[in-house]
Amino acid sequence: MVDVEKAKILILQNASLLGTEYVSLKDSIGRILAEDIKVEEDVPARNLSAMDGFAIKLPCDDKCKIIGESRTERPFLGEISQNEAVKVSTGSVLPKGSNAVVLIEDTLVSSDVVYIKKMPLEGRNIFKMGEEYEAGSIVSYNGSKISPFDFATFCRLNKTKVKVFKKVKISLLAVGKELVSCEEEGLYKNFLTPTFEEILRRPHIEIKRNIICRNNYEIEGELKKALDDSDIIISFGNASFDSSDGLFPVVQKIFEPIFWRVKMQPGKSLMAFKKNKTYYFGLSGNVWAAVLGFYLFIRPLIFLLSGQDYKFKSFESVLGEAFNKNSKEARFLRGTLIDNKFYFKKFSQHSHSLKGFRDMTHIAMLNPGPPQDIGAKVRVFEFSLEV
Ligand SMILES: Nc1nc2c(c(=O)[nH]1)N[C@H]1C(S)=C(S)[C@@H](COP(=O)(O)OP(=O)(O)OC[C@H]3O[C@@H](n4cnc5c(N)ncnc54)[C@H](O)[C@@H]3O)O[C@H]1N2
Ligand code: MOO
Repeated sequence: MVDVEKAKILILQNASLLGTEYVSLKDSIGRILAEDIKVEEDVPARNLSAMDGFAIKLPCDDKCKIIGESRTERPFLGEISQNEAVKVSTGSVLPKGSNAVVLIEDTLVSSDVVYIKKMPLEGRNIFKMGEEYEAGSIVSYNGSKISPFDFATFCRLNKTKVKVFKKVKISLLAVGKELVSCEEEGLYKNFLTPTFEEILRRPHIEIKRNIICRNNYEIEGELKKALDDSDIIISFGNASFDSSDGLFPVVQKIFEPIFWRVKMQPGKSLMAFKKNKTYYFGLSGNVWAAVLGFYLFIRPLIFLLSGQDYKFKSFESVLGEAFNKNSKEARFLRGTLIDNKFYFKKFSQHSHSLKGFRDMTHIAMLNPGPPQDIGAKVRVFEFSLEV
C-alpha cells in the first residue's frame, strides 16, 4: 500500500513519450504537436488592402487619376505615383508605391477620376506585410493541442503536413461475472467502459477495445491481446487484489507491479502494473473510486505519454461545512466552491454512487486525522476529465 503522492511519482517516473508521425493538415486537429511551428515567410507576404476603395500615394490631391484595378485574383502589376489611384478590393494586393487606401464611400468617381471626400491618414486600411506573422516567429509550440484555429493558421502558412505525437492506444476491460452490456436486461450493467470510452474519444487517443470479461480465461486472453497493441490498459471491477475470482493473479502473471492499493478513500483498491512500455491499471467497479483513480493517476499519464504538459490545478481552501468522520487515509470529497469555501454535503460521497458527477466542480483532499470543523484548511483540485 502506497500513499497518493508516492503513487503518482511511481507511475510517472518511468513514463516515456510516444513516438511521432507526420499527418496531413486535415487530420491534425486535436492531435498533439511534436514540433514548434515556425513562420517561413511573412504573412501576409505583401501589403494587402483591408477595405474596398482606392489605393493612393500620400500626400496627394483630392482628385486622382484612376490608372487600373487590383483584384484578389488579378493584382495590378504597375507602380503608383502621386495623384494616381488604383481601385482595390478587400484582400487584394496593394500596388507598389501606394501608402493608404481611401474607402469607396469616401469618394466620388467620374470616369477615370476619383474625388476624395475624406483623405485617409498614411498607412490606413492596409493589412501590412508581416502584420499577422513575421518570418522566423513561432505560432504554435511542441506539446500543444492543435485547435481548429491552429489548423487555419497552419493552412495560411502553407503547411501541408505537421509532426504530431502518435495516438495513445487504450484498452478498456470491464471485469465481472455479473456484468451485462447497457443494451441487455440486468441488475449489473457495465456502464463504466462505455462512459470512459466517451471520455477518451479524442483525436489523439485510439480505443483499441472495450469489452466485458466474465472469467479468468477471458481476462487473460484480453489482457495479452491488449499488451500487444496498447499503451494503457484499464480494467474496471474486481480490483480488490485478494478477490477470489482471479483478476489479481492473472495480472501478476502477465505484468510487473508498480504498486497495488493506495492509502486513500475512496479508490483504495487500485492496481498499477507495467510490462515493457504498457501500463495496466485495475480500477474499482465502484464509479467514484474509478473516476478518482483515473483523475489522479491515469489522466496525468495520458498527458505525459501524448506529449502534453500536465499540472494538477490545486490550491488551498477551507471547508464550508464540517466533516464529521475520522479519516484513516487521505480522503477525497466531491463538491463545489462557493465564495472560495468548499461544500460537499449535497453530493453523495459513496464510492458506488453516480449522484453528484453532474454538478461537482472540485475535489477536496483531507489529510488523515480526526473530524474537521467548518473553516478547516483543505487542498482543493479543479475537477476535469479532459485529456
Ligand atoms: N470486506 C470488504 N469489502 C470491501 C472492501 C474491503 O476492503 N473489505 N473494499 C471495498 C472497496 S474500497 C472497494 S473499491 C470494492 C472493491 O472493488 P471491486 O473493484 O473489487 O468491485 P466489484 O465488486 O467488482 O464492483 C463493485 C460494484 O461495481 C459494479 N461494477 C463492477 N464493474 C462495473 C462496470 N464495468 N460498470 C458498472 N458497474 C460495475 C459491481 O457490479 C459492484 O456492484 O470493494 C469494497 N468491498
Ligand atoms: O476504495 Mo473503494 O475504491 O472506496 O470503493
